[in-house]
Order: sequence, then C-alpha cells, then structure tokens
Amino acid sequence: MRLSNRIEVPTPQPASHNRQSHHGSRQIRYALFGPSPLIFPAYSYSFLYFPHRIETPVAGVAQNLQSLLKASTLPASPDSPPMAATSLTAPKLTFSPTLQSLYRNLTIPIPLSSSSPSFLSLRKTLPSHHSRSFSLFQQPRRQFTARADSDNGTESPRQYDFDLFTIGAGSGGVRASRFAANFGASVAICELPFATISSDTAGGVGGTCVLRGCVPKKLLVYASKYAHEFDESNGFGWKYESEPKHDWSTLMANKNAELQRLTGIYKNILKNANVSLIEGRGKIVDPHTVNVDGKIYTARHILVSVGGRPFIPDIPGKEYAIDSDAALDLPSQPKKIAIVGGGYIALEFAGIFNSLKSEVHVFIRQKKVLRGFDEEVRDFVSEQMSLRGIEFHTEESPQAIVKSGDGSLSLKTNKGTVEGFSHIMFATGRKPNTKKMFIQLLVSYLLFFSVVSQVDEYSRTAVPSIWAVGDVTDRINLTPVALMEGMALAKTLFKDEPSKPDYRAVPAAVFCQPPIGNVGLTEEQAINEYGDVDIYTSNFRPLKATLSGLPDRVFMKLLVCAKSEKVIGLHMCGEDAPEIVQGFAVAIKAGLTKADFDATVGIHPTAAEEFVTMRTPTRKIRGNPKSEETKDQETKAAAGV
Ligand SMILES: NC(=O)C1=CN([C@@H]2O[C@H](COP(=O)(O)OP(=O)(O)OC[C@H]3O[C@@H](n4cnc5c(N)ncnc54)[C@H](OP(=O)(O)O)[C@@H]3O)[C@@H](O)[C@H]2O)C=CC1
Ligand SMILES: N[C@@H](CCC(=O)N[C@@H](CSSC[C@H](NC(=O)CC[C@H](N)C(=O)O)C(=O)NCC(=O)O)C(=O)NCC(=O)O)C(=O)O
Repeated sequence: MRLSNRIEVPTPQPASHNRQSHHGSRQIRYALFGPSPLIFPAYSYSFLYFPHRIETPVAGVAQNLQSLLKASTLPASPDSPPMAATSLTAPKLTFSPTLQSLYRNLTIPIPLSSSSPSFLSLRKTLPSHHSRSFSLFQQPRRQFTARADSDNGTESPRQYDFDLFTIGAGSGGVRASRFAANFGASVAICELPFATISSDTAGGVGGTCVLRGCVPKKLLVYASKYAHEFDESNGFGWKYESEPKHDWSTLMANKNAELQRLTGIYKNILKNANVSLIEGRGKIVDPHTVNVDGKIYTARHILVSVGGRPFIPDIPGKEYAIDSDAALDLPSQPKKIAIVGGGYIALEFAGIFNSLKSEVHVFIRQKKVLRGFDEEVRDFVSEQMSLRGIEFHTEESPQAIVKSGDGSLSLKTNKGTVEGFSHIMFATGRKPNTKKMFIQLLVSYLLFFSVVSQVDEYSRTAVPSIWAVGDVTDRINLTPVALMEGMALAKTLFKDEPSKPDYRAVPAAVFCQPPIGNVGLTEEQAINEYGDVDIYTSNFRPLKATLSGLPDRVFMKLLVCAKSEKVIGLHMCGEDAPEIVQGFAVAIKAGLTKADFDATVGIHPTAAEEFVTMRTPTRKIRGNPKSEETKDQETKAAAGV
C-alpha cells in the first residue's frame, strides 16, 4: 500500500463498530474500573485531557515532572528539526474517577493547563546537543507530515523525526519495524549493545529469542541429545572404543560465534529494510518523544518491545543463583545443579544438563510440573524425565541458598536442605523489562500503573501513541506470537488494515527430553468449555525403543467435542513432538473433525500416524447425561430416521 503525504492513524475499531472515516481526531477514552489500575480502552471520539493539577506520591516522578518544566524554559535549538507550522495544544486525557482520585492523593501540585508547556511543546525547547542527533537520520526517504491530534476537531500537521520509533530489537520489535518500513513508514529502532548475558547496559539486536532464549537453548538441546542417541545406538550394533566425551567449551564457543553471526544478520535485515538502528537504552519522555542515552527523537508512534528478563525471588543467598541467561553461557558445565521451577525453562535446562551427564535436581513448589498443561502430559513427562535420571523434589519451595567454605551451594527449602550443588539455577518466570526504561514524567506514571503489559486487542497501551508487543505484554510469551503481534501492528498503523493478533489455537512446545508439543485445549479446559468430550489417548513403546532397549515411551492425546466432532485439543510427549504437532496445528486451527483425521492415511511406520489411527475413545466425558441421547436424536433426525 502507499502512504499519502499525510498519514492518518488507522484507529482500530471494536468488532461491533463499523470503521468510521473522518478527519477529526479519533481518540480513545480510557476508563479505569474499580480499584485496580487496569486501564480498559473504551473507544470514543472525545478528546483526552490532562487534569489541571497533577500531583504524585512518587517522588522520582514528581522530580522528573519538575525537571521537565524547568527544561522547558531552555532556549530552542537553532538546528532543531522543523516543527509543525501550527502550534499544537496538549492532547487531552479523560481520566476515570479512579485515576482522578489517584491524582488527588498526589502530593506535589504541578500545573498543567493548556497554556503550560506540554508534551508536544517540549520538543521545541530541547537543548541543542539533543537535537543534533536528528541530522543522523535525515536519510533520503519520503517525509511524511503526520497529523497531530488537536482539541477542536480540526487537524494540525506536525512533523516527527520518524513515523515509528521502536524500543527493543527482539522478535516483535524487528518484525513490526521492518514491515512498517516496507509499508512506507520512516522507522527507527533502538537496542543495547550485544552481550550473551543481558544486563542494564547490554542486550543485542535479535533479542531474547535469538540471543538468550529459543535459539541458543535449542542449540544446547541438540548438543545434549546425542548422549541419548549414543545410548540408543548400542542396541543397533554400535560399539565405541571409549565413552564419547563432550567438550563444554567447544559448544559454548561455537554457540557464541553463531549468536554473533545472527545478531549481524538481524542488523542487516534492519538495514536492508531501511530501518535506522540506534544503539543505546531508550526511555520514553512523552507520548511522542524517546530519549536514547541523552539524544532525543520524536515519533508519531512509539512501540515498546523491550521483552522480559528472568525473575529470581528475593531469598537469602539469591546472589549465588544463576538465571537462564547465565545458564546458557556458563564457563564450565555444572557437576550437580539444582533447578528451581517447573515451567518451560526449568524442564528444558533439566533435560540439557541431565543429558550432558550433570546431576540434576528439580525443585517444584507444587505436586506437578508445567502448570496449565494437560494433566496426563504433566504426569507422563515427569515420569519419563525421572527415568532418564532427573530427581524431582515436589512441594518444595526455596527458602535460602548457602555457600560453603569449599564453594559448594546448599538449597534450603520448606522440607530440608540439599547440599553439594555446583550451581543453583532459578527458572521461576520472567518479568517485563521495563524497570530501566522508565520512562519519565507523566507517561511513566501512567504506564507504571496501567503497565505496558495492559494493551488492547491492537496492542495499544493506555497512551494512544504508544504501543507494545511481545514479552513485555501480558499475553502469550512466545516468539511466533510476538512476530504475529508485530506484523499486525505494522498493518494496523501503516497499511490501513487494522489487524488483531489471533490467539486461538496457538501451538506450543517444550524442548525438554522427551519434548512436548500441544495445540488447542487441555482435557480440563475442553470439559469446562464443551461439557461433552471424547478423549482418545495412546501410550506406546516406539519402534526405536524395541532395539535400543531404553524405557522410552510416547504419549498422544486427542480431545474431540462430542457435539461438533471437531478435534479441539491435541497433545504429544515423545521424540519429535514439536515437529509433529506443528503440522497437526493446521488441522486444529482449520477446525477439522475426528472424521477428517480418520480419513487421512497414515505414514508408516511413524509415531505421527497414531494421530490418524486412534479409533476408539479411551473415555467419554458427558457433563450433561442427556447429551448422548440428544445427539442420537439429532443424528437420527439428520438421517431422516
Ligand atoms: N519452548 C518455549 O516455547 C519456551 C517458552 N518460554 C516462555 O517463557 C516463559 C517463562 O518461562 P519460565 O521461566 O519457565 O516460566 P513459567 O511460568 O513457565 O514457569 C515458572 C515456574 O517457576 C515456578 N515459580 C514461580 N515463582 C516461584 C517461586 N517464588 N518459588 C518457586 N517456584 C516458583 C512456577 O511454579 P507455579 O507453577 O507453582 O507457579 C513455575 O513452575 C514461559 O511462560 C514461556 O512463555 C520459555 C522457554 C521456552
Ligand atoms: N525454523 C528453522 C529456521 C530457524 C530460523 O528462523 N533462524 C533465524 C534465526 S533465529 S529465529 C528469530 C525469529 N525468526 C523467526 O522466528 C522466523 C520465523 C519464520 N521463518 C517466520 O518468518 O515467521 C525472529 O526474531 N524474527 C524476526 C523477524 O523475522 O522479523 C534466522 O534468521 N536465520 C537466518 C540464518 O540463519 O542465516 C530451523 O529451526 O532450522
């Protein structure tokens, strides 16, 4: 699509509304419901306004607001980028009673009237050294005069340095930026310099997936899986003169070289897409301004795609613990490791270290691993992992880590103390990486409470010009989902095609050993949602295990809605599960029925063929005792009986 010289923000419309085309500002009125600071966007065409007095209990924020007011008296830079010809009034925010009362409790009165320096007037008043950075990005690309919001329904054109400024060059940020640029927008993206371990000063183009998550993790999974394959090979006649040995430092060096290559590739992807890459930490100054290490950039839209960082609970001795960033880049392989947590990351690393012959203990605070997964899969995977030598400590919560004189670590839990660890890893979830991007001034205040993680269906935050995608938001934290969100946002903003990411039937995998793949509902969810569900399961010894002699098994499960006969959930734990489930996810997404599965010829001999040859339900769940009778009647009626 082409962009005219005047960009209009395609304002997402709720499904029930017809999209309206008009020249006035399309605004979102935010309503705060109840005491919770969740902000729900309610679409309307009224203007947003700032309250006349803003007081804040957050000293830092108040100070920032005061500094802004002070800074606004600085003389305008002679080389400032061209400002809009028409002077602009502040955008107006309509605050709900809850937010208004929040503000009433603030302590320092700060006048913000229409005549006060506003976010939009700030740009004129920046010191010259800030503005100079602009010239770096005066590339020979099309200049767009974006429309600015005004408070009388007429439009005042305003120029920004960029149409889109993205903070964070991970999967979601890169995807949104490069497609926005493809659609004709001028785009900049900022990211911290590369390092294998993230910190307040290091990150790298590529983000979590490429540098500290999916990709290096999968490389370590590949490395470790050989051990199981060596074990399997004996039964097939392979003999080794000596036990194969693994060299951890070779793996780390090769993995890090690949990460260097990939971060370079991602820089090139951005360059080729005409996206300006700015190295440094981005902070939002106001709804249209980003500060990157002291340089100021304005943008019609700001995208927050800063991802997440590992979270370690605050217990004594936590400084001795490592997180997944460190675990991916250890100088030496752990001899004996405790892994706290029973989620994706915990199980994947347990598999890696166990296969590489470290002694692995997993501490989970519940009875089972993988909360939220299908119950049978949860049981099956922990049985299989235990058979491979991992020791699970259930219902044990970490209380402290103690370092002994010999350097070894002990983990104290509610049930006792386990000693002698070379490493203790916490895989206890991840938190949005917003701590240091704060984001000064009122915006930070709003974002702090509404949190970037609370976005609407189009990824819009509480501030209309600020958007967020990927792990920083509280949605499904998976790379392909961030890619989908980034792409949808680029279409919404720059392709005149308002697009909502579709979270139905998102397939997922856990690369533990054996791995898990799933798509659709768990048994529990299926029964809650549909009541009457036919459950097909298969728990079998795969062909490979017959000669390998290893106790490996495979578990597969199909959930079928008894009424519609659609397959509404598909689960597998066993070799190649992620590869197999990716294909079947198409069938689930397309809403195919059990009859469609049955009509598909299997590929023999494969594990995957089981999914099309499960003939008899293992059990039928009937929430409504009459439903079977009703179904029979419907079938008879349809058949004209
Ligand atoms: N293959 C993939 O696609 C991968 C995806 N990811 C993504 O990254 C996200 C983060 O992964 P991960 O860190 O494993 O997070 P998860 O949310 O998957 O798991 C966190 C685990 O830590 C436990 N836990 C949390 N707090 C504490 C505590 N204070 N004490 C003890 N245990 C605690 C949780 O227990 P409880 O259940 O009791 O809350 C849970 O078992 C995942 O949700 C996923 O979206 C990560 C890796 C791979
Ligand atoms: N799936 C294959 C390929 C893996 C792959 O996609 N490798 C990525 C690196 S990490 S993966 C990083 C991730 N890419 C993807 O997830 C690609 C997914 C899919 N191909 C798609 O287009 O949607 C991402 O952050 N994308 C941002 C964006 O695309 O805007 C790559 O770029 N390789 C180039 C090379 O090796 O030379 C495999 O497992 O072997």
